[in-house]
Amino acid sequence: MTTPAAIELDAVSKVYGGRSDVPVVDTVSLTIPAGSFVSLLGPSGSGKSTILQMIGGFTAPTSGRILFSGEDVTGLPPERRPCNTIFQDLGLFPHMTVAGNVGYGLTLRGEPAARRATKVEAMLGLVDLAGFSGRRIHQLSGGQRQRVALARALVLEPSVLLLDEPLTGLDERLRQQLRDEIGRLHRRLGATFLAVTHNQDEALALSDVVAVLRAGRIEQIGSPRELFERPANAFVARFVGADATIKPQAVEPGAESWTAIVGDRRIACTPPPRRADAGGYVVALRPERIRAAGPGETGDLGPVDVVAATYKGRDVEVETRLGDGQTLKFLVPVHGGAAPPSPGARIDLAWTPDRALLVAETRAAEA
Ligand SMILES: Nc1ncnc2c1ncn2[C@@H]1O[C@H](COP(=O)(O)OP(=O)(O)OP(=O)(O)O)[C@@H](O)[C@H]1O
Repeated sequence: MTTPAAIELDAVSKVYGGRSDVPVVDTVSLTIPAGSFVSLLGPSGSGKSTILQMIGGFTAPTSGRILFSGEDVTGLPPERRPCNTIFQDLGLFPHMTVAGNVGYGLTLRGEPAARRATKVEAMLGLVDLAGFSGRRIHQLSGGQRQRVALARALVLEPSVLLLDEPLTGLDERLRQQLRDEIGRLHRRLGATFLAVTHNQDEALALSDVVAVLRAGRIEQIGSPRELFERPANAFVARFVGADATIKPQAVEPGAESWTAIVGDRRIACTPPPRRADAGGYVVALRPERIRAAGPGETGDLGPVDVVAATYKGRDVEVETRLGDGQTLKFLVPVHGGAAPPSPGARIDLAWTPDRALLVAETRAAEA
């Protein structure tokens, strides 16, 4: 049996007034299964928030349909959709107490006071804010506010929760903590979560499915693993961290493996998921999987000139120049045992796994 879709976008487009012919969301179709955690990932301005706003009912699509559990909700106002949205600014009432904020929607629904109090307490326990009910919002830290916003949305037991950049503006430690918490809440509640983010770590860690957006169009939809192992093109590869890219002089197709020719080296690559158009192909590698070949070892690529080595906290980023002038950067862990090569050195590069990813540079038809 297939799981019914919680949300479906059917060829949804959005053109904002005044920018007549440039859709910020361009014929997006997307199916979000009930109970899943889906993230919309993309750079600033790619249309992520606009999609969320259209699903929430805060802005109308210019064309296309939005369905909730098979029912067309395109024309319905937000309050008639079975979903709740947590906006970037959280929208908490600063002078109300935590309990007042969390119970607000229940009050509007006319829930009796005693039942409301029980539900609010239970929800505050769930987000680790038991004992905070009497506090005012301005007396809370950023992370605590975020959890109040989560509690306020979740206490209404929506079947769909929409999250717009839920972890933006928090420090790294709190981001991780809250990220884990959102993941736990999702598993515990069984509701459908749809989050918008420009942070790939966040999207990959939390989601069952990630849709990568560029300029209002979906570049690829897949599990984090699929995006990692089979990025559809160079944009997706770079966005999920395979951002050490090399433009080969030529490629030779093969059944199991393709060959990319760079200088006098032949690089074994996975076959590209999509055929390239005029943009050609790039070899995409993860900077942390590249290393300097040892003395006497012939690497996968080389020789290259080391032009800079920059300390980046956990790693040293080594910038190299290929014979044809292309730049390639890789990372050497500070505590990994091997010293990073010095500027001026001429080295070979090697990488794991043996085969590199070969991807089309630009959007192209399916292979
Ligand atoms: N109300 C509006 N009127 C006109 N243009 C808008 C409006 N809202 C957004 N846009 C434009 O639509 C495009 C997509 O914006 P959107 O906020 O959906 O992108 P995003 O991917 O969520 O970006 P960010 O990560 O910066 O929030 C941008 O070019 C933006 O300037």
